[in-house]
Amino acid sequence: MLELLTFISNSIFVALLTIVIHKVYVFLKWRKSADSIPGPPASLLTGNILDIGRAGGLAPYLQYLHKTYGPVVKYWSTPNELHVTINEPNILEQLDIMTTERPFNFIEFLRGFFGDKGLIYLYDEPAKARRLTWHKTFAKRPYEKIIPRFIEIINKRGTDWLSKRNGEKSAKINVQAEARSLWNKLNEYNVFGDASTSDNLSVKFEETIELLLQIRFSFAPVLPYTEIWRKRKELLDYVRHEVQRLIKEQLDRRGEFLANGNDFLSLLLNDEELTEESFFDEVLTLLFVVTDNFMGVANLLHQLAEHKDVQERVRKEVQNVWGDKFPTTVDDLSCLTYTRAVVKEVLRFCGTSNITLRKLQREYFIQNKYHIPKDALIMVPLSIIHRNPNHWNEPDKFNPDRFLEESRERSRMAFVPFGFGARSCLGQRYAMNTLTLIAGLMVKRFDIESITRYDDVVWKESIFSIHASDGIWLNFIPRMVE
Ligand code: HEM
Repeated sequence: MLELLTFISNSIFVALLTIVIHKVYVFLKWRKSADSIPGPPASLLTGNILDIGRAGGLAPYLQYLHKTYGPVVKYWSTPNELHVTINEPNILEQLDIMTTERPFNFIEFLRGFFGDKGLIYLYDEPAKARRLTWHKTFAKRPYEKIIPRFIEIINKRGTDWLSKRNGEKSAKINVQAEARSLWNKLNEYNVFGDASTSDNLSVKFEETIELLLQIRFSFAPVLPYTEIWRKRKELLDYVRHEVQRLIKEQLDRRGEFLANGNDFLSLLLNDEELTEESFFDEVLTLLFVVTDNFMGVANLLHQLAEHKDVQERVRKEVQNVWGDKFPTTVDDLSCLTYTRAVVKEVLRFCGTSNITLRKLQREYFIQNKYHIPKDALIMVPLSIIHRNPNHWNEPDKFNPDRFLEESRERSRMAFVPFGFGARSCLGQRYAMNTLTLIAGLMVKRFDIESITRYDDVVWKESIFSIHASDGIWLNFIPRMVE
């Protein structure tokens, strides 16, 4: 018994020592080659991870770094992981950023929850091939096929809001909460169609990611049978079980539904290149990539409410193009030039996704000043780039007209709400169309007034974006008697 205990404690000691030696080795090696890049002091044990916590999260920390150290700044996310954050589009372009990959460990904390057969965990050639499958799938189901059902879902939501008026003229709504459930409902229809539904899946899905993130940043191991262990198990079991159930239902209906099924899952199931295991991971991937970007809807309605002149211009455009009808084609959405400029300005101004990460394939010497070593992780702070004064006039002003006027001069890395290059967002068109549709339908039906002032919002960091701590409250006043 004693021998066994000694063996175990020796093994633990050797394992810990190896980890420490490795960390120190990599830290020293990288510290030398990253000497030319400015950045804050870092602890040998924890890098700058505690500083990130103290700053209130990664987004405010990155903001502080750029303000203090300039456009290219290094920090250590763990002692052996050199991150270089760059908020200057022209420098990013010099790193051939369009062809770079996301690092392997970007969302490593979700492995197991997702499995590793989905697009998010594929790299290089396999990722290219899978992205092609997704493109083919989207192409087979043109957006117009889902427009009628989306209009129904969005309009029903408006009717639900009005039913909460209690005899008042207007409905007072927390659009942050409502946007989340509306966006989830639309995405569930997009993935599963009408054939199957799940009341709680999106909510539980988000809760799961939040918990896994919390575990990741707490550094403490999750001990068996503790509260957090139980919670994690319960959430993971629920999500996996629900997704499996929905896929099985679809598989059972094969033939009956697939011929005219417009949902993403039916189309994927028709794709002979994918195995059954991959369906599961692709469906989880689809649910994952839309998590948290519901803030696009909340921010859009908020900015329309804050800028009544903008709201009026959108309403006029919608009236001119749609008249008294509802849109039926993608053209009905894409010719709303001003409304689309408003959507873009919301994505720039409010930063729905804060960051993305890339890994360099080789070392770079930039402006004879910065030596960025091979394998450095490049942090691309999307929402900070969107307010870079070298690329945007009056960046802190909400001004949709900039997207009608300036576009030709802008660097292609200056506006990247959907990421860029080899790993850019595959739902970009879907998201732009859906946000345009929501804006059009809402201003057609309501006068929207702001209760929560944008300048007074206290933001808190969420999964990949920021949320308003106390929600975003708006008044919806019907334009006709309802
Ligand atoms: C306002 C809404 C959305 C925003 C702001 C957004 C933004 C992003 C961003 C920033 C990335 C990372 C890109 C990079 O690393 O360069 C991404 C990835 C991705 N997005 Fe979106 N997204 C949105 C909606 C959607 C929707 C609705 C879908 C699917 C229908 C989708 C599908 C994807 C996929 C599949 C990826 C991963 C691509 C890959 O790994 O190759 N997104 N998105």
